[in-house]
Amino acid sequence: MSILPKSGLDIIYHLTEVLYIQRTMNKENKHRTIGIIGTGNFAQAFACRLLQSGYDVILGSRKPTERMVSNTHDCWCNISITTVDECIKNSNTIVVAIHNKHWSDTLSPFVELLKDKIIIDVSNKKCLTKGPSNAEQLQKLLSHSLVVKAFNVVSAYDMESQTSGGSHNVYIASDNFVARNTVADLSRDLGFTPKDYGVLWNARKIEKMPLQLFPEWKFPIGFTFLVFIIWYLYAIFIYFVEKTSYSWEQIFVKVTNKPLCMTAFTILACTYLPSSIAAIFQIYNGSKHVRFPGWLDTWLRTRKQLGLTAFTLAFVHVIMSVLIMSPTYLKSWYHETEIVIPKNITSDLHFPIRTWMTWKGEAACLAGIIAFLGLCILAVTSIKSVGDQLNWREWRCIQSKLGHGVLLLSLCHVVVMGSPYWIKAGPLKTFRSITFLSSVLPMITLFLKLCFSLPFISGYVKRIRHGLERNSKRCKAKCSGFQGTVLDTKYRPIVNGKRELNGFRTFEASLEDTDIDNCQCNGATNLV
Ligand SMILES: NC(=O)C1=CN([C@@H]2O[C@H](COP(=O)(O)OP(=O)(O)OC[C@H]3O[C@@H](n4cnc5c(N)ncnc54)[C@H](OP(=O)(O)O)[C@@H]3O)[C@@H](O)[C@H]2O)C=CC1
Ligand SMILES: [Fe+3]
Repeated sequence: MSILPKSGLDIIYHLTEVLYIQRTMNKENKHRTIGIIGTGNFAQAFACRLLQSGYDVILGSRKPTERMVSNTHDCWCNISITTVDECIKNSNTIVVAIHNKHWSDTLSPFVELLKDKIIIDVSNKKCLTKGPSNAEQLQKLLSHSLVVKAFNVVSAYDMESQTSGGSHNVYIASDNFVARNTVADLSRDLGFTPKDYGVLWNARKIEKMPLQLFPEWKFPIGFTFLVFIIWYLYAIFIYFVEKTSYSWEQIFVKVTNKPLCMTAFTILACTYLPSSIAAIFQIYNGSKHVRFPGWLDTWLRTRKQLGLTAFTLAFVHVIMSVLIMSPTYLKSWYHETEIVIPKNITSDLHFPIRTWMTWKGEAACLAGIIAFLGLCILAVTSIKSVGDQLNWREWRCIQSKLGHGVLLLSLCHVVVMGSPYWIKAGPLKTFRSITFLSSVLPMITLFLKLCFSLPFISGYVKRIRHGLERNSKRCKAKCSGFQGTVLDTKYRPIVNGKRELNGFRTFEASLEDTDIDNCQCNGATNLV
């Protein structure tokens, strides 16, 4: 059977097909050729990575003949360094690896040449500033190009090294969907994980990333430190100033262990308290469409970090408690027996010896061990890869139900330790004891949780969270105009059902975040 075309029409058809394939291949090849403007640290590292991943690279320089690159690195032998003009002409995807202050001088002459090409902006700001991002400014300069913000969070070192320890996420933003996807494919080819951040406006957030130092941890760590200092000073006052219960030699472990335990306990309560406060707000406003105050919003967002901080402190407390687990340190946890030596000439000799643990010691240990075990499960499930294995029902069961169970067991642990003293000392001294004071907040948290679990209250809260709006003046006044910010999958705000492209309000917690039913979906927090 002949494979040759039979008629003239067939020949034309065949030729068209070949031409089409050739054009597509050329186009694809052009896409596989990446142009990089600049020959600095980042440009070199990026070029190496691209070459290793099978891309062709053209570097565009102001002085191509002066840039000595061929001897400096193995992968440089296949690289061509040309003028900026040639670089732009020969590639459809161009990385702008020059500092933004030079953009105008370097790129302005090529605005027409850069038309319809994908321009990757990798630049970073020197410090946090308000106003438009570098990427938005570049888009303004090259209004007919498809500017994509990407790779700015990857350092030149990470780009060069395949084994560096930093994050391999690449955050991508662009107003053009196709350009965004092309850069996402490129980053995947280079061994990075693309994270789609939607429209170019979000480059403001992406550019902030390398400038911030643990932004989510500032509040929880600062707050925990403050609580710890308060408990520590109080413990010193109680045990050293008011009465001398311990010697100063015991300040390092025996005394420090107490404020550590109390801080972990307080912070754990603070992890679960805000969801009840949010529910109170929603009942008060009679709607879920009224924004929470800023402090509650921040508090809700940092529940995961607070929970993990509580876990860390509890872990240190467990280690210290094991170290001092002896009758000498914990007298009231052990039974006392006496050895009596028969009468001698003057009087009996009594030797008290502590042997078995008392009910108090055993009960406190049991409650503490189970609470810590629960806390370990909570901490493990708050790791994203583990959380991803759970459906929302399982996740909610662990983070909410087990979480409150852990708080209850921790309360038992402290109450068991403190109650014999409370009974003996009377109300006045009880109210001042460190065990009682530290139990107040957890008791309030658990009480509120209990109230919100009552069918008629929880049913009402659920109805509000499912859209019920009480027809009260308060709700009308606060809900009118703005109906809350809901974020779509690309983190773009939808206000009153419409996308708000400009003037994006801060990425505040959507009201659903406080709904434990929806917590996982919104990814706002883990330890609910
Ligand atoms: N270094 C890093 O780790 C990272 C850098 N970035 C970003 O990448 C971009 C480049 O950074 P980096 O490579 O470190 O910078 P370098 O200073 O090492 O390189 C900048 C390059 O820009 C070119 N250039 C073009 N016009 C000018 C001009 N008028 N004056 C000076 N140089 C000019 C030069 O190449 P030539 O002389 O050949 O024209 C020069 O090599 C920046 O926007 C930076 O924020 C982002 C993430 C990490
Ligand atoms: Fe303890």
